[in-house]
Amino acid sequence: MKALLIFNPKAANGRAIKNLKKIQHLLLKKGIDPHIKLTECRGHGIELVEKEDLKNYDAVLSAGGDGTLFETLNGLFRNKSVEKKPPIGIIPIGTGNAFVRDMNLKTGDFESAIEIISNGKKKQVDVGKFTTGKETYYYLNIVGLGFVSDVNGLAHKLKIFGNISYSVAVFIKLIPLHTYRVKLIIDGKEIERENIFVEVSNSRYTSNFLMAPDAKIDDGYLDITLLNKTTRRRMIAAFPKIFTGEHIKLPEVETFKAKKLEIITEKNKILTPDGEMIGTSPVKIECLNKACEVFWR
Ligand SMILES: Nc1ncnc2c1ncn2[C@@H]1O[C@H](COP(=O)(O)OP(=O)(O)OP(=O)(O)O)[C@@H](O)[C@H]1O
Repeated sequence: MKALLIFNPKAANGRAIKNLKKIQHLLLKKGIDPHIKLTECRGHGIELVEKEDLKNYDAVLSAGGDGTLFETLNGLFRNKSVEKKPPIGIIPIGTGNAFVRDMNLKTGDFESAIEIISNGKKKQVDVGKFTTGKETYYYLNIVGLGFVSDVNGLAHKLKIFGNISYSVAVFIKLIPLHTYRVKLIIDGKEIERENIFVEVSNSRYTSNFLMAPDAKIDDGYLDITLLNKTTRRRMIAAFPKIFTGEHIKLPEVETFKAKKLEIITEKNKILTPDGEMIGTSPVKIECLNKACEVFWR
């Protein structure tokens, strides 16, 4: 198998590059010939995949975190060289790697990831599509705004702590807890809330939090989780529940399934698709059912 390999050397706070030789060796051993492209800056992964002639490859591999996967996916959707997109193989060597948790893969376990790719089993998965201003992007994991964006922004600066950076960021960001008015149009039905965060999940995890326990990667729906106005004290007490998915039973949490939605906030709020900081509300989001093929366990 000939594969284009998008490799983020700076993933996992710069630790990813140490695995490059081992990954290359293992791929070759499994009969996968990788054409390696190292990303040089933010957004470079999109450009690399977009410009490549994909007729030359049987697969596109993403080595890094969820951000690298997001860039690989967006490059694939922009690429016009083939009619049918090649499957994506994910080598999780980032910090959180939330998306691969849906296939029981953990951050850093590149041996199992390469085994999965070489086994050749694939799954057609849903893709979230969102439009912010004049830009359209695609995502596999999540897009959110409000408290989840504030936490994500801070967690990026704390990545030296690895996977717990998101939990540390939650407690720091609780100090100036903000609420805002939000209007959501969910499959045509309008609701308004005094809100803390909106998360629109395609897969179940946000970092290592089980944000959307009922999300299914191929059901044609996105899972919306709203945390509405509550107190700091209740958020601290409820925090452990987000690791088990029990938070969705709390009275201040609401969940919805949607094929299409629109989020309008009184002030523009930063979006965090797959942990990246791109665009602001208002945003239109839709689920593209089984729009992409991923090597799956
Ligand atoms: N050479 C580079 N220098 C600096 N940043 C880069 C480089 N290559 C890619 N990036 C950016 O690094 C960011 C983080 O990458 P990625 O998400 O893959 O790893 P991570 O943050 O460690 O993992 P996760 O998102 O799963 O927690 C992305 O925004 C990506 O665009």
